[in-house]
Amino acid sequence: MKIGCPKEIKPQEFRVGLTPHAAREAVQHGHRVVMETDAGLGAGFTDEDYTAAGADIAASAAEVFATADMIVKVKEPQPAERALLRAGQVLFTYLHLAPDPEQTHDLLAAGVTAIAYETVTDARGGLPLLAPMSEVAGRLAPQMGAWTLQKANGGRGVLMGGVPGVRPANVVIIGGGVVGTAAARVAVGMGANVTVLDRSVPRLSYLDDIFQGRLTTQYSSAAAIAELLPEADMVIGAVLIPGAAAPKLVTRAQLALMRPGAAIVDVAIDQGGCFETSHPTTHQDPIYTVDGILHYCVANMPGAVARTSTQALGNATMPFLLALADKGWRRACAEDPHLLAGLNTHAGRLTYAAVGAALNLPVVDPAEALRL
Ligand SMILES: NC(=O)C1=CN([C@@H]2O[C@H](COP(=O)(O)OP(=O)(O)OC[C@H]3O[C@@H](n4cnc5c(N)ncnc54)[C@H](O)[C@@H]3O)[C@@H](O)[C@H]2O)C=CC1
Ligand SMILES: CC(=O)C(=O)O
Ligand SMILES: [Mg+2]
Repeated sequence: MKIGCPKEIKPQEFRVGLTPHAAREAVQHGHRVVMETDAGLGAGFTDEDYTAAGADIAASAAEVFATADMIVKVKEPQPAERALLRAGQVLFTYLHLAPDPEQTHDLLAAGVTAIAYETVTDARGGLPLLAPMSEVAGRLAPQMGAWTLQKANGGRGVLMGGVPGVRPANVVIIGGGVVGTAAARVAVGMGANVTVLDRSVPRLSYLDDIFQGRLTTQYSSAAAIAELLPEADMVIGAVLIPGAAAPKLVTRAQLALMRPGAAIVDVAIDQGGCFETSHPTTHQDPIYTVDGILHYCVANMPGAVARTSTQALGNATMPFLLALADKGWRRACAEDPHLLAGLNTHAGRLTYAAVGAALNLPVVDPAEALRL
């Protein structure tokens, strides 16, 4: 199979879909790998690193898309990339379709077989291709929130850890999954006073256990959130219902409960965000203010630490990538229900129920799509 990897074109996205290690592995499995020139530079990988691994270098994205059987990326295809996709081609990347009707329309119109990293599952109920980037985004969230809280950025001017004699910042984390746990670890490490809310009691027990009294857990309800907002300096949105649009847990009216200059970091923005007032921002212009509350809503936070993120993502995608290349997508998905869970579109049909529900579109069972 010919595997193609273009350079990412989303603003300030410096990750790349294939590491030289992954390229070498694919070549050793008998596949051809074509990298767009300079695709890896943002993550510190040169064209020479890829040619040493046995890959070919293409001069343009158009050449990569035109000749590859499978396109491997990081971010959802941008409009210019969507125009280059075609039926019979496999696209393996993050998609986040539920909040994105235009992209969904374009993937269906192209007829491409699109497998979303964020909905591939594992035997323990986890999301193995989302988890590494959630680890990164979670660790970044308090760091970005702390920066947002600085006076020069419009924030309340509160230091995360306080100082002797002055209270630390109050950080509220909604969602205690991979992002929430990683965010808690860093926020606790910075000395903040941290509360984590989740709907899963077992998850709260786990957090209670591992943090040994260094944070507070609370069952997530509208009332619990409303009670915590007036005291919060920072609220981190980290909920997920896999594949679905994020539930809106804080309304615009509730911003009035918060302290002026407090910071919202909505990590769940890639699924539409869990604050009514969230909309996606970029690393170039990450913050905006609504009713005196600062919002940081960057949908590709891990791109800020592209080298770490590319390596972590590459480790996680490699076995799935090799299965898709070695067996072809149909057999790979037929033999692995966890990979099949990643299938979001095929031959003009939507195959992921939560996306269909969010966008009010008909859905074909993925097992049925294998026969199309
Ligand atoms: N902005 C960015 O750059 C990035 C965003 N993400 C996003 O972060 C979000 C979280 O991802 P993960 O932590 O990996 O998911 P996860 O599945 O590990 O955790 C989500 C948690 O939310 C909880 N939850 C669901 N509904 C809730 C509610 N109403 N109140 C409180 N908790 C609730 C679940 O019980 C679960 O523990 C996803 O939308 C993911 O796509 C992940 C990586 C990068
Ligand atoms: C998960 C995701 O959307 C990202 O890493 O950008
Ligand atoms: Mg994202």
